[in-house]
Amino acid sequence: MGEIIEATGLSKRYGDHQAVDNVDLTVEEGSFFGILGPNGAGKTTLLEIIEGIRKPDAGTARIAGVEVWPRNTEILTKIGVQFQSAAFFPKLTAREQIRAFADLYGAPESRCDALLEQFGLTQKAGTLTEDLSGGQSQRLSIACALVHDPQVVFLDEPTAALDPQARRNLWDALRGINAEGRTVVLTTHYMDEAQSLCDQVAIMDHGRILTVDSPRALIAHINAPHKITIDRDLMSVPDAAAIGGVHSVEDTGESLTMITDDPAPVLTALAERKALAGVGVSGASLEDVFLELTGREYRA
Ligand SMILES: Nc1ncnc2c1ncn2[C@@H]1O[C@H](COP(=O)(O)OP(=O)(O)OP(=O)(O)O)[C@@H](O)[C@H]1O
Repeated sequence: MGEIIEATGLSKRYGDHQAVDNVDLTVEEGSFFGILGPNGAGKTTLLEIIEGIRKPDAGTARIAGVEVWPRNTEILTKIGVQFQSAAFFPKLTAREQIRAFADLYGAPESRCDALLEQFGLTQKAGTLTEDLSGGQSQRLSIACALVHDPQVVFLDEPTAALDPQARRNLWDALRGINAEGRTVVLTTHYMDEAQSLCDQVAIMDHGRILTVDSPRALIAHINAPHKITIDRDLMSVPDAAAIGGVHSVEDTGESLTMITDDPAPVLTALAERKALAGVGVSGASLEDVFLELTGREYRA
């Protein structure tokens, strides 16, 4: 498998604002690729340039070897695009919506029914799209983006504004799309989403890509310590601080958190003192990676 997307030197300015700043990006065919960054980082603009729907000021992007700008209809059959706000035709049911998309692409009706089934919408096929829940609407818009069986699927913040259960359901559906062999490129401002779904994550801030790697490698490369948390009443702060390998102790009033580079001996010491009630151990996360890269806390 080679590179399905190759972008070099992409830039886009709106007035004084450099929305995308000299971005190079490659995406491996079949991967689940995330562009992660806070609101306003430039994710949507970058995605639209790569999709070939927004003209960059500079740089080039290719999908499957084909340059995306000037607009190239050859690419339309290869890509599926789901926009941030689902754009449905008014007054149509879910089934009529997807059939309208299928007609545009010359896809068979059987494909529509299969997609409604795949996205858990068979029961909702006769419902007007304005009466669908947020999660159902998002799933329908992704199903519509897949109607012509594209090789690459672009999703712009697909889980924004969904409740936690609907987000998890959508994650499963997105994993399914990728498992079918499609390349998925997704923008998100949710760290946990990028960490859970993506093979590769590009962290974007102020129009620039700061780093690209697997979530595991990004986390492994920073030296963030582990945090071990126990119930507050099990131990005094000085006793916790005296355990070998503990750098510092945080007292929240309900729990004690010990900061350490090496959790195993600390856990052993806690076990010996029968002080493991409520224990939780957490390592570094993508939030720590963002902090290390930018020097500031992540605020989506
Ligand atoms: N058409 C436009 N004209 C002027 N400024 C724009 C335009 N589109 C986006 N911007 C600005 O460019 C910056 C990047 O916007 P963009 O939507 O690409 O970021 P984003 O990371 O996708 O953020 P969000 O998650 O909020 O969509 C923002 O400051 C935004 O206000």
